[in-house]
Amino acid sequence: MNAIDFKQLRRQERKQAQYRSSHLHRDDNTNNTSVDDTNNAETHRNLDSKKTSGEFPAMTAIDPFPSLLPQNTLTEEHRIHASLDSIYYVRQFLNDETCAEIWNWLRSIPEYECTGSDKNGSGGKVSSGKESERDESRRHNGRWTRLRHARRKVALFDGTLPNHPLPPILLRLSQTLTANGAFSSPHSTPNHVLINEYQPEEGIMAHTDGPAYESCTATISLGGDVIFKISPRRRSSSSNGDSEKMQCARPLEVVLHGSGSLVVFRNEAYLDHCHEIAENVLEETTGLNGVCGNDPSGGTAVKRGYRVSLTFRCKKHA
Ligand SMILES: O=C(O)CCC(=O)C(=O)O
Ligand SMILES: [Fe+2]
Repeated sequence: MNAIDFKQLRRQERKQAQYRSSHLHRDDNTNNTSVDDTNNAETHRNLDSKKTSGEFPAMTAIDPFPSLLPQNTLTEEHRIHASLDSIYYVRQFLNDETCAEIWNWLRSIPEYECTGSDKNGSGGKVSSGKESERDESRRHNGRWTRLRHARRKVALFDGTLPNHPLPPILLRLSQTLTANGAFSSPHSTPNHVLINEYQPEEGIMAHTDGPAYESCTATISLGGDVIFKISPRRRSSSSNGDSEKMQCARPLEVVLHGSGSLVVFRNEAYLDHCHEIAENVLEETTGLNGVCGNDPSGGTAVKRGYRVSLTFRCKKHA
């Protein structure tokens, strides 16, 4: 079995949440609040999504956005020079105008509203079967969905679903990534976008993006800065079939700045490494537990704030 991929990540995060609630004493209500009840001021201050199921605004031309890369090209200069050679970082990939357009659009994404069938305490999770999973994806597609097990909110846009093309702004961003060389041959233009919304102390546990996608991921970051950690996967010596586990000893760190930055990881970094963003952290320092690839001074404090990331991938067609 491979190191956890996205589906397994959901399972792991659920377990971690159960562990937290059963082992940790909490004094504050915020941390005890069920994710579906989380409706705090921070959330309102940030993306106060419209609870409508309105259509996405139509755009006429689908041209790439201008990028701030010289000649609109990702080059060797953007490679994070460390032990890994398949990670690229651009601190300001999109201009302020494009970032503002994305923020506006994010506010227009409707919330997923539970239907009768998923108000049974299962968190909207359909019981079993491939068909049910597909139905569930369709229901959630293009809607903010609160993850019960991991607290953060996500909106998935799967352009491979029949009759669910990517909204124009995501198509433009996909084309921008391809035009700038983030997705080069043999990878095609991304057809799948996962938007993650993080409150300041939220993160994502170590995972790989899995074999359902071509081995290239590109993430645009908006809002607060975070430290993204990339650690090699390693075979464990266990004989019980759980053949892989993460090696977290010396992760490679990349500061993802929230000013429209771009991180791209491919090939070895995608296939043989896990990535994560720490949870329950308000301020972290680069270079203390690992090697920071884009902060040569090291030891820089990164304060956490509200953040939204847009992760683009090419889903393999079934
Ligand atoms: O928010 C991020 O930068 C990472 C998101 C991620 O790893 C994912 O969606 O698979
Ligand atoms: Fe990921």
